[in-house]
Amino acid sequence: MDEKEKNNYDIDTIAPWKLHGHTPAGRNSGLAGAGEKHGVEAYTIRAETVWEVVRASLHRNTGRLSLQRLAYYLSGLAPHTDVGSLTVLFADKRGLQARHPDTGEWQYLEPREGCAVINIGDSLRFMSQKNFQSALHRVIPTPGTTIHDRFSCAYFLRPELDAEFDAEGQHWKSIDWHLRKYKSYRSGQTGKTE
Ligand SMILES: O=C(O)CCC(=O)C(=O)O
Ligand SMILES: [Fe+2]
Repeated sequence: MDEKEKNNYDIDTIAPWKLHGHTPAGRNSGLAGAGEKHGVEAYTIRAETVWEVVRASLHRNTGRLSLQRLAYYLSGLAPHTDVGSLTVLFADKRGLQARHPDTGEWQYLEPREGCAVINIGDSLRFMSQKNFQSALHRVIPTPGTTIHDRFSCAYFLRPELDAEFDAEGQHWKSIDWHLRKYKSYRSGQTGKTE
């Protein structure tokens, strides 16, 4: 982009509050040198917009559909693998356990402030020819405690409804796989597929 075009996106003029736009070099004070006013040249964009662009650029099989769910726990959550492609999970308290694939042992995942747990779901597992594995996990109170005040915020990415993959020797449309899996959640099965 040449300077004239960049000026069309000037952060001081295109929108209020300087939430997005181009800041030309030299507008803010910076280190000067060789007779020039070197500031920082920047383009500012709202973080939400970046997330939308990232999501839109993902392959339709990975994550064009997204859902956000805020959960409050009355008791626990039965062992399961997530059904979509990727889950980004924030939780404030202990309770989430994953089963170690080799030893079969359940282990607590310690919540860490400012960090999310990233879970691979079945859809991504199948689409990666099982190079990525979806971990079996559950939510269970630590002994001697309840989890009535545990909140979690999960952001689920999943393929488009009509994206296709193979699982269990069959060809599936993503939505059919999801519906089948929801049935297994209701009936208390893990829905874990070998
Ligand atoms: O709340 C949690 O820590 C886990 C939730 C979960 O596994 C899920 O919603 O699929
Ligand atoms: Fe889950």
